[in-house]
Amino acid sequence: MNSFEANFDGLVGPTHNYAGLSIGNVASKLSANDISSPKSAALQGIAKMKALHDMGMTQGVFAPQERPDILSLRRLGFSGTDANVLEQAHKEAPNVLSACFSASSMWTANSSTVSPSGDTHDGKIHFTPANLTNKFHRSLEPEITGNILKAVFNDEKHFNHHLHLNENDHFGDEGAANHTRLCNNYGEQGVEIFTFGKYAFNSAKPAPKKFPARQTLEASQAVARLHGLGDDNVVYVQQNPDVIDQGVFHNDVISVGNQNVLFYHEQAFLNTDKFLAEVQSKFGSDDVHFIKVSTDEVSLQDCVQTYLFNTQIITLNDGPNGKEMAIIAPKHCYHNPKVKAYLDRLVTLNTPIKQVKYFDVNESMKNGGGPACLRLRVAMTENELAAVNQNCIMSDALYGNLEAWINKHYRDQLSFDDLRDPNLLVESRTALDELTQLLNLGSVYHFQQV
Ligand SMILES: N=C(N)NCCC[C@H](NC(=O)CCC(=O)O)C(=O)O
Repeated sequence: MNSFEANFDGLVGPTHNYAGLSIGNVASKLSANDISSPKSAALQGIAKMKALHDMGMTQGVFAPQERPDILSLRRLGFSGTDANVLEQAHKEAPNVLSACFSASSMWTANSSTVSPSGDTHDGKIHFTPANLTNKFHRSLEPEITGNILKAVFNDEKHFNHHLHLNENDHFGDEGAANHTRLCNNYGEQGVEIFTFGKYAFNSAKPAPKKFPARQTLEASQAVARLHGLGDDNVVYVQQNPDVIDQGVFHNDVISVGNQNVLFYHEQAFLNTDKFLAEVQSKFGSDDVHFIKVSTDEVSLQDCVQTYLFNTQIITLNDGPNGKEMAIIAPKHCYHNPKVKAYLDRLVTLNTPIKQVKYFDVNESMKNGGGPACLRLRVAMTENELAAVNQNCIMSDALYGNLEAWINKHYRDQLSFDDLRDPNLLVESRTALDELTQLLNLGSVYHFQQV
């Protein structure tokens, strides 16, 4: 049966803003308090989705979270009408207010970890929402993420949904941003690579000193257990703590894999040789390409600024003449001479990567999210795809509907002071209510359940 990879991109929500909430994420801090454009951000996002659809890829749409998160603000002691809650929080706890408005769920690579049916004990696709405990604004996401996942992958015959891990730093889990999978064909058993930043229960082990390690080994192990993965198709590797301290807050900022290709920076991992040997042995064939970028070719700083590794590697063809892949890169890579020169050379080398396509996702990049952060990968078979909520699959018609929906509901600009405006809350709820009808999601948000 045919199998392929679908990408579910996070639709940018109507309250996208720059609040400087993510310590350890250089771009988020640099953009703090800049004026954002929710409309441009959402249009840039759907333009990328449409382009991948036009390239013949299966492209999905993942709805945003309900923001502002009024329930969290009330839980933290703000009271009265919704307008009172916003006004009080604006005056007394501006950081908490921004956090409860964050559109961070656009980065669906962090929404969950997905194991395809070829790897799991029961032959179903498994989903575990990420608890995102390391950042308050992101820790608000897992419950609604779970609701949306169940509304999109709504068939128990094919899909197995787990509760997010316990909400504690020991089990800090950032989802697919620290998880990649190598395989020959998407439908066959592959090797799942879990990258972690620290050991939760052993402080004698290496760990970053300046910035937080968001993903623990213990969290990764728990996800692998829940998904019923066998030891022979899992590899755990620690990310080099020094690169976390230089702004590489997720592994997908320093490495990316697809099928038989692992593209990584030489400083990405600890004990790289041992790691690659284990991947090679579990992959079970010599037809695997480890594409290493050295510091001389591209510095770590250039990687962090351009997101060279926060690119998507997609398979365009997989026929008798071998695999042909393309890199989906942010335009920042095009504008950096060293990175552009590297990519120009890469497509001439003896690897499956033959094309690079550049996209403008600047509104997302300014918060530290590149093309790969914006998408959740779900490898699946034709039968599994048929069981997915079809309203969430990109088509020319859905693109047109989403474009009209964004133009109708989204603001051109947003700054911190706009967050206290109760009209923004009403606009956001009106938009999301309409979206749930467009995507046939049912009542996934709290405001729809009262
Ligand atoms: N690499 C991956 N997969 N995802 C990128 C996530 C970016 C996100 N930025 C933010 O949440 C910034 C929000 C703000 O500052 O307003 C984060 O740090 O969690």
